[in-house]
Amino acid sequence: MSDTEQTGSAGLPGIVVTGGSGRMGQMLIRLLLESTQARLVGVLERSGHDWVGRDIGEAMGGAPVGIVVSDDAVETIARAQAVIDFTSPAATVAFAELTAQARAVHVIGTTGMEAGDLARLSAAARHAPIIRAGNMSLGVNLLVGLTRKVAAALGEDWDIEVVESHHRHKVDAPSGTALMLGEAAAEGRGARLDDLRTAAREGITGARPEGSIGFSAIRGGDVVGEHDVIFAADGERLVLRHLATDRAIFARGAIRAALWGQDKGPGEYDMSDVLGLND
Ligand SMILES: NC(=O)C1=CN([C@@H]2O[C@H](COP(=O)(O)OP(=O)(O)OC[C@H]3O[C@@H](n4cnc5c(N)ncnc54)[C@H](O)[C@@H]3O)[C@@H](O)[C@H]2O)C=CC1
Ligand SMILES: O=C(O)C1=N[C@H](C(=O)O)C[C@H](O)C1
Repeated sequence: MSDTEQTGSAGLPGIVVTGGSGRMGQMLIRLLLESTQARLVGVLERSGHDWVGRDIGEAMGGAPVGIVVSDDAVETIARAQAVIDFTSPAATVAFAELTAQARAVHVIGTTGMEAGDLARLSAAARHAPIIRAGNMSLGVNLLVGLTRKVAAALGEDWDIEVVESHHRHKVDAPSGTALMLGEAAAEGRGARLDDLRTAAREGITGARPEGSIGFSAIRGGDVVGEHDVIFAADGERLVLRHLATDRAIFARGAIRAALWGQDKGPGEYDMSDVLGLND
């Protein structure tokens, strides 16, 4: 492979987008085709998808752009300096292993990961950087810090509930963002979310366990993503809220992460690292 192919003809970091026909995949492709900082060098879709073999520009309803959608992950990822991945947990784990072999940066937005998936990502991150966040927006990552601070400032007589709303197609609950916010609230209280988390309520649930953190999920229509962290005490309530109205906020964050990761060593990072919120 030539140097030009490795870095993209404009000398910009070459990015592969996985799940190219998806809601996030298409948003990323649009932004990358306009970007002056990064260059789209490949698009992956699952085998059998009818976009495989088609030019991505035409598949998205526009003019050809000279990039054909592929289901050959090994060959496509070999061209990348970074892979941006918003797909499914099973696909992301497989891409993590291939991206690490290619020593490229893997930016992961996929949510709904289980402990076994996370262990495989950690193994891949021993060879190349992985940047993963349940939400890539600036606003949510600031809200995470605020949630941690408010939870630390308020005593256990303040009940904490996380309420999220998403479009009808979302397959996982609670959302990745809701879990980030719940983890921040638990950290603020000096605890682990696994020890405080209350699963969905139904029937005779009994009174709310003191100090617990509850989650509720609404699914409907085309809601991009809305999150409330509710702190409720006797006589008053404090609500921290983030409303997403455009998926571009997630895609811009993911591209920023891919660029940030270019000079980073192997390891696991998140958006607070990318945005400098830990400094
Ligand atoms: N971290 C963040 O900021 C955000 C995370 N997400 C998460 O990203 C994920 C995707 O969300 P959407 O784009 O709304 O879903 P979607 O269902 O529209 O897109 C997923 C795409 O992945 C493709 N795919 C599945 N398996 C594949 C494989 N093996 N190889 C290649 N492509 C494959 C599907 O065919 C589909 O096109 C979800 O887990 C969602 O929660 C979504 C928005 C923001
Ligand atoms: O599936 C989505 O759409 C979104 N998923 C992420 C999550 O699970 O929190 C981020 C955003 O809320 C949109």
